[in-house]
Amino acid sequence: MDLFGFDADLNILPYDGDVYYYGGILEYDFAKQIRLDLLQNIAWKNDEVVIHGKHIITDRKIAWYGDNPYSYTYSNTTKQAHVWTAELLQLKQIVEKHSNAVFNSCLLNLYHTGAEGLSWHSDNEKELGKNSVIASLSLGAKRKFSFKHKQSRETVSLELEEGSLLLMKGETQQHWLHSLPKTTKVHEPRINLTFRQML
Ligand SMILES: O=C(O)CCC(=O)C(=O)O
Ligand SMILES: [Fe+2]
Repeated sequence: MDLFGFDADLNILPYDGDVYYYGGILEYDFAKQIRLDLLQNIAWKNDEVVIHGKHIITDRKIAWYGDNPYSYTYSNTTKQAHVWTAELLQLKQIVEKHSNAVFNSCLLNLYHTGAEGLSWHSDNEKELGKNSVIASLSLGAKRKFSFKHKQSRETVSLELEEGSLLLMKGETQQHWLHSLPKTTKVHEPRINLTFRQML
């Protein structure tokens, strides 16, 4: 299924999870200014993962921020969070207002072009509470984002536009994978911020 219009009250997933797309929540000029600011001032680093014993450095860049210097483990590597910048705190406030939830950390991803993406995964690490809310804010290039059910393999896809907010709640991470497919059509960078609730 592909979704074109959006309705923030409508659950995008047909069963076993709750995902809501709010469309753009940031003013055009503000989104542009904050995107340039984040490109400059975030401590971007290529991600390092260990898969089947192999050490891999990704082209995509990431950074972790939070209330405290939390450590977080995935793909067999442990990362340390930086403490919030003023811009991130401002975005956190806006996102919290729209999502009616409180977040204590954020993972930022920087995809330089459509040649970079994120393969199928769910954010079900033990540091995240069971059924905790994840709020995903997108800046820059519009990209396709997909969900795939772990048993039925049914997929649901939508386009995430600049300044848009996507909420993943309930049992979503238990039953669905998500991915950001690579594409040859996009040549501009995209920044994604996933605000999270760490235990
Ligand atoms: O870039 C995105 O939209 C998704 C990021 C994501 O799924 C993650 O960081 O876990
Ligand atoms: Fe994710």
